Amino acid sequence: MAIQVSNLTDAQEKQVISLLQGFQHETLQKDLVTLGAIKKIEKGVDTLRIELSLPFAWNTGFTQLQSALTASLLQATESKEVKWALTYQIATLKRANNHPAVKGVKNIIAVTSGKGGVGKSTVTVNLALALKAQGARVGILDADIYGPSIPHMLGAANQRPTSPDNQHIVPIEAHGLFSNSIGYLMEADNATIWRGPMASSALSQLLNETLWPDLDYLVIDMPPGTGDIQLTLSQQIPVTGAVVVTTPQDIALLDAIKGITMFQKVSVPVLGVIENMSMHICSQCGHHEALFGTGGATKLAEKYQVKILGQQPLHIRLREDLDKGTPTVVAAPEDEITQSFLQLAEKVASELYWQGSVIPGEILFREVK
Ligand SMILES: Nc1ncnc2c1ncn2[C@@H]1O[C@H](COP(=O)(O)OP(=O)(O)OP(=O)(O)O)[C@@H](O)[C@H]1O
Repeated sequence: MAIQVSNLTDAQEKQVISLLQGFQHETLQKDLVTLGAIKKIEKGVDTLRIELSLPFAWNTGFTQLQSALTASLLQATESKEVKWALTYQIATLKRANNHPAVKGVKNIIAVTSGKGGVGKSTVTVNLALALKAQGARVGILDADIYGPSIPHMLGAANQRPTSPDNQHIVPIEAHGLFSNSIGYLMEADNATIWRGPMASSALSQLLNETLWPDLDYLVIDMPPGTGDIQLTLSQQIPVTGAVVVTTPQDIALLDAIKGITMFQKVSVPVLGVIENMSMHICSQCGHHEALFGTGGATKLAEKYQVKILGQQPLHIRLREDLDKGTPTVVAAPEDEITQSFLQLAEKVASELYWQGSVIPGEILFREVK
């Protein structure tokens, strides 16, 4: 769609477009003009109004755009103020194996790990909250039937979902995320006795019978490992893209490779790898130290041609905040840990878009700024 331009001279229009086109950002594989993100440029007496619409969550990018260009735009158009507006029209992307969509859900991101204990749930919760902070509507499904820890991490362990018709489940809302988990429905100890077919049918029920409100992204905390259950689930769930969480140790990296290979086998696109506990940040002095070594994830990414989506720090605060039920991304929005999750979220959302193919249709506009 052409950009609507009003009240600018030809020279001014050219200059404004060239400034917008020149803005570079890690998340932009095409410039904003070519992407079709610029909708309107309008000159008032003293103001310049610029309207954008993005197909992926991009609040941080939008802030950076404003600080990078405002001064030059004012000069180019002899204005006193730039009024920026961003709406989202988050794209629905093609699902693995052409599965039908889950009602209300545009895109599913499966968070997986080759082995347990690498911090998959920690990353899932903070990533989901960071996607929300980036401007998206987000849900979280705890599919880790062996250790459903999401309710606890969201501070919602005592809540129980309701069912309006004895068939569907209303998700629990916590910190603005809509969540469901086996953990809400039964005591955690019982979950460990769940076996293959029972577990996967319970999960597809949980996924399909939850009354999800309109969501841009549903983030799923998958069970760890690469066994039969994980394989069956990856085949069953209408995933848009999977991310593999690993730590820098060789052994975790080997398991991450198994995870990547498993998804490739069942034709689920792997968006990339997230290296958790990448760098230890000392809570006393802020010193950064690579406790578990460096470079492993980079080598893995090169060898298997997947991207590194983020490198998340090892910090005691991440664990403490989750234990209190207030994840760091909401407890400390300005902290460097939160900044690293915001960066991760922006990368995941944009990679999902660039690596995927858009399913036209479902168009929803929302004013966010
Ligand atoms: N980056 C980190 N910094 C500090 N603590 C962390 C970090 N990542 C995870 N932890 C802590 O490590 C423990 C294990 O993390 P978590 O439960 O997220 O792992 P997991 O991979 O989901 O485990 P499983 O899938 O086996 O249940 C938790 O106590 C969590 O708070």
